[in-house]
Amino acid sequence: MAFENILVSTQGRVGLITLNRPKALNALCDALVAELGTALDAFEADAAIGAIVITGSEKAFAAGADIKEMKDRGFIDVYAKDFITVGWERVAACRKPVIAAVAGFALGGGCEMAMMCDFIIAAETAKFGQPEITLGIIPGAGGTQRLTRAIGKAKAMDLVLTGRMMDAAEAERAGLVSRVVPAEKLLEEAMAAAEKIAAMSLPIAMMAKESVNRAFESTLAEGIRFERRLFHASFATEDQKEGMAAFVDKRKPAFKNR
Ligand SMILES: CC(C)=CC(=O)SCCNC(=O)CCNC(=O)[C@H](O)C(C)(C)COP(=O)(O)OP(=O)(O)OC[C@H]1O[C@@H](n2cnc3c(N)ncnc32)[C@H](O)[C@@H]1OP(=O)(O)O
Repeated sequence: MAFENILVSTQGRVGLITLNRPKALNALCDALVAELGTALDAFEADAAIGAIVITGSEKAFAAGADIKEMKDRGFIDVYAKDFITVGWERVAACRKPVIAAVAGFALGGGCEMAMMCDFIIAAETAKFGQPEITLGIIPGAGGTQRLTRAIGKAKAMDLVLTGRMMDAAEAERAGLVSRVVPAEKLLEEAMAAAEKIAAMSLPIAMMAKESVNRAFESTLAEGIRFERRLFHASFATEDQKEGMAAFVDKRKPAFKNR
């Protein structure tokens, strides 16, 4: 499949999507977001893919939604077409595990897109922020919600109200990113993490992802009940038998994704 704004490849059981609008610091124009959705659809449909990595360039994961494209839009344009919901939420709706590998700027929609992934691995060069307030808008792709859940009210308010950027070390301390690695190791680390996940049972990884995500949408009691149902369901899979048999036999499991 040929795309204009992204590069798509596979390495073993990992699907890799590289945002590729270098002149615009990977600003997320409508075409890019649509291509990203198409690529994710293809990876979700491909039984050989067990995990996905989304990355950008050395300079930018993504500098946000495309300001030049949206600057003349009015209320009716964005409301009637449900700007942001349509297309963007595809990343959050992905059922397979998705890792964001972030170097350079991850601002506005770029930060929001990274947060739609399951976790973020950041290069030391990464800079995160929600500068929408400086443009006369508020975050619209989940920034006020996902960022607040990730790093708490105080720091989320600081970033959203001042529009300032936070570097990788601060983002790790705040809990936004799972780990920080040297820039030259970013893709290697993200691909290695994705390969590790892809070697697990896919349905079980999907259940684990669904269950962790439920923590953001339910009370503790509801979340625990949800987890318990999926935990019980995992015993209905062949992979549970294989995983436990492999442990007892002191060998590596050969999961069949069933
Ligand atoms: C999701 C929703 C609803 C909203 C949003 O995401 S709003 C956008 C939030 N993001 C921002 O406000 C960041 C905007 N960009 C910047 O502040 C700067 O570009 C920078 C700090 C990230 C980098 O500054 P630097 O001086 O290194 O580079 P520039 O010369 O400013 O940029 C290079 C090139 O890229 C174009 N660019 C950058 N960001 C965007 C963007 N978000 N949309 C469209 N185009 C963008 C920039 O205009 C320049 O291109 P030209 O030289 O051709 O103008």
